[in-house]
Amino acid sequence: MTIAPQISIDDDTLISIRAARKYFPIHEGWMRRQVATVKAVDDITFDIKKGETFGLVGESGSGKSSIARLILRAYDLTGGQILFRRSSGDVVDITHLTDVEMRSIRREMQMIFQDPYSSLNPRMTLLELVGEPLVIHGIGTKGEIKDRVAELLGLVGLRPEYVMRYPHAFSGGQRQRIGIARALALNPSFIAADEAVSALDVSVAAQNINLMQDLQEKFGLTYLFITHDLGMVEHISDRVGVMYLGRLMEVGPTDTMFAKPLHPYTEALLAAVPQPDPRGNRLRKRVPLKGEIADAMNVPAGCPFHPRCPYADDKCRTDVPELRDVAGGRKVRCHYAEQLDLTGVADL
Ligand SMILES: Nc1ncnc2c1ncn2[C@@H]1O[C@H](COP(=O)(O)OP(=O)(O)OP(=O)(O)O)[C@@H](O)[C@H]1O
Repeated sequence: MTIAPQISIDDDTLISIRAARKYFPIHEGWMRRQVATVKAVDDITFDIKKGETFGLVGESGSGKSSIARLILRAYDLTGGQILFRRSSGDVVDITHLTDVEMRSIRREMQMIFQDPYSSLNPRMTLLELVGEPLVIHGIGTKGEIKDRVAELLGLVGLRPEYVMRYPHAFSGGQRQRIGIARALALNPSFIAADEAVSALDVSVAAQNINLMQDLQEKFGLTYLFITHDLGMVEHISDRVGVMYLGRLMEVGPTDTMFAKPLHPYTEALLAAVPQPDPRGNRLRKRVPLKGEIADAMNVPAGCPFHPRCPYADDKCRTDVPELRDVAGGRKVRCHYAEQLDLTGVADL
């Protein structure tokens, strides 16, 4: 295993993703000839800080889930590097670790999945579901696992006496909590939540978000929240990354980004966030983002967003903008970020 003291990451950083790429070859025909490449993640660089909630947003297919899978090494990287600070404090380059080498690191990184209905095996009891990570890692006797599962259920607000029940006996919100309990079993430092609450009613989703925030405080957890829901991101994230066609278009603190986006794509996404009207809880008319997201196999030349951008000029059609530093701990991938006076309420 590569312990990499020579690789420096900031003291407050838990995960550093550096120029990460994930390309999928697309094959066709009986000879399975490669006919195209999907650049699901293309030259992505950002850090996730210890104890923060990092929100990753962008339209469907922009590469959000692929990033989470790269961090958890469910996918191998096509290029780039991912560094992880272990609970011991050691910084590990996980980019090329084998499955065996990743095993002990995976205890510290967990994932909560989108659909609480399909992500739990219906034939397993809560004891088996929540205790499975402990069994897989050979931690504890039968009795100790049972006690730990009861404790975990208590942590997520489920009654410990439910241990012998099956998932079908629980509501969607409760099933999500079972998934959270399972994710907590090995005392991780990092949890990636991929659209974790999108399948739930608004009030149930809010309860589970609050629970996750309480657990974050209690255990010093770091979250990567992947979602389409910018309202939720604004509520829970310390920082946000905006993805488009495999590229990171903007990264920065949530409050400043929402108050003043730097990238036209961020502005367009924000304009589509429903706002309460002055009389109470009705929603403001949504301003749709014009045009379709481009085909991931045929990413436009220049800035990938240029065909949909109202501010694009010739330079945007030919030159790929770099992700560059901007004041206030922000980064943006737009040639004209400083000149554009964006507000987040534009009608594109
Ligand atoms: N295993 C795979 N093989 C081929 N292409 C893939 C694979 N996984 C993802 N892709 C493609 O990579 C791109 C990014 O997909 P990804 O699921 O990461 O996006 P996403 O932003 O998470 O989307 P969603 O919000 O719909 O979950 C898409 O074009 C997708 O079709």
